[in-house]
Amino acid sequence: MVPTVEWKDGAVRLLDQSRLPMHVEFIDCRDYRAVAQAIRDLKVRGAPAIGVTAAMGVALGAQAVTSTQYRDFATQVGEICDHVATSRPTAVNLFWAIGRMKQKLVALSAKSVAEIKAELITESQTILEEDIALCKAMGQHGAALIQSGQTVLTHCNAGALATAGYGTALGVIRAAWEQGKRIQVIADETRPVLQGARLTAWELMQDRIPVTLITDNMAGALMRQGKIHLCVVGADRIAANGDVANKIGTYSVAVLARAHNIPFYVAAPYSTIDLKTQSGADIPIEERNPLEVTAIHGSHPVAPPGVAVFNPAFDVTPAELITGIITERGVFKPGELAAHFRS
Ligand SMILES: CSC[C@@H](O)[C@@H](O)C(=O)COP(=O)(O)O
Repeated sequence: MVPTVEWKDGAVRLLDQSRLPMHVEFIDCRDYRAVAQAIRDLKVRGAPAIGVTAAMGVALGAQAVTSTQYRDFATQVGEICDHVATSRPTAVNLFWAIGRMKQKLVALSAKSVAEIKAELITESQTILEEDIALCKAMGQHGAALIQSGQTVLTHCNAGALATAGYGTALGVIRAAWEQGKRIQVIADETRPVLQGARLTAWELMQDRIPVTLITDNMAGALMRQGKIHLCVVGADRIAANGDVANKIGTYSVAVLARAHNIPFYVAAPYSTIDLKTQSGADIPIEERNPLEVTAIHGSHPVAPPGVAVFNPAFDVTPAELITGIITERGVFKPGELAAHFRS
């Protein structure tokens, strides 16, 4: 797979996911505002990838600060952090990564500004490398839940494209495949922005993992016919009680899975677990441009001009519908998470 995000020649290089699968193109962000805009415009998306990109955006912004006095420098980097934090509201990895960069800034206060600038780049790279390692660990724990011959349904894209590499939900699928299990994947197309059709289908085909694309409203019929054995999805934020915010439509999949007695798993790293948020009701849900619903790719209208639109980008799946949460530390019941991740 091509890298989703990388530090390249003093710029943050992003695979432009808004152009996939028709065009494999990269954009080089040379200032932090461009990084924040790329996150806002879904050029990079998926909770862990947003976090890694945000950390790199902060490091990039810090390089352009001219002050050599720590106090001035830190104030300006703080403003950069605040700006990047406005890019999207739901994925907690964004705030987690920015918080980690801020902590680094404080920890380095005795060093010269030139040294701090270099170390902020290193910290963002560490976050990236850790993210890949977390995904691979999750993959090992999750793969044990999948048996050869099974068909797994996934929603949205929680793959290498949504992380620094390997993926969360698709990391589980990828690990099972790498272990030689003969599995099939059903990818929900995931309206309105079609991350399943455009990204998951493309990503799995790149790795030659068998994938079949369906529209979102077909999942129930397939479950009733016994054609789906397990569901695994990613997460944008997991509250302390185990409620999970993920791409709109995830809740519907969980309800259908429960109705058909099919296990429903969520795969996510510790950076997605937000113990400060008590329940799903407290998770901010992003509302996006109505054009995402009224037109395909913003340019092919599918609804009458002026129609009222509601476009929440995420929904909350209550803990009681979730069979287990696959993390880098193992698989837990939603209610067990807080005890295992309170640091
Ligand atoms: C490993 S990514 C998990 C989630 O971030 C993913 O399922 C999702 O909801 C992405 O939404 P997006 O709006 O594309 O950023």
